[in-house]
Amino acid sequence: MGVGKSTVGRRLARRLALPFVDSDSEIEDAVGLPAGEVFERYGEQDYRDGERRLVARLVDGQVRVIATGGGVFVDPRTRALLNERTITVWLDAPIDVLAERTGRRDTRPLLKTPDPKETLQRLAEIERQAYAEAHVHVRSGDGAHKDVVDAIVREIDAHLARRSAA
Ligand SMILES: Nc1ncnc2c1ncn2[C@@H]1O[C@H](COP(=O)(O)OP(=O)(O)O)[C@@H](O)[C@H]1O
Ligand SMILES: O=C(O)C1=C[C@@H](OP(=O)(O)O)[C@@H](O)[C@H](O)C1
Ligand SMILES: [Mg+2]
Repeated sequence: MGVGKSTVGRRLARRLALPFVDSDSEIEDAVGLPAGEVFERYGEQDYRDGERRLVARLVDGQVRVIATGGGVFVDPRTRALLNERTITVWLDAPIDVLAERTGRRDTRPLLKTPDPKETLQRLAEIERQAYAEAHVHVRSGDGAHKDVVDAIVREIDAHLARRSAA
């Protein structure tokens, strides 16, 4: 959360002249409520089930950039599907950066805790192993959105070169 999937993803799509989809926005449009409210009202398990069905629809062969919500790739079945059908990018940033960025808005239900930074740290430790299964790993920090887009494009190119050499 706060690493830049939604905002960097949108810019990446623009750079690659591809359509862009954000999983949280899709859920908002489908349910007619802000994603955070859907999460709180229906609970995490139902939210994950919805995300899994959504991702299954999105990997239909049309080339696009998909920004997932932070928990999507942690679900084993969704992760397997994404790794089979897409190029997956793990965007990673130091906890301090995530805490500062997510602290600007209170839209993320999982961070409505007494110590959101500690929560981010704990989630990162639990989820890291799943994220590490992504095809490429891009570290983002204090740099601008554009720098992150550049790094993603470079890493995807390198991934495709490795894949075609294999
Ligand atoms: N590289 C970056 N540089 C500066 N601000 C960023 C960067 N990436 C994201 N942000 C800001 O951090 C906040 C959270 O970004 P967002 O794209 O919503 O993250 P995510 O979808 O991963 O939760 C937004 O205000 C966004 O503009
Ligand atoms: O990590 C998570 O489980 C979540 C991340 C959020 O998306 P962002 O990562 O885009 O903030 C959103 O899907 C929901 O609040 C749950
Ligand atoms: Mg997002």
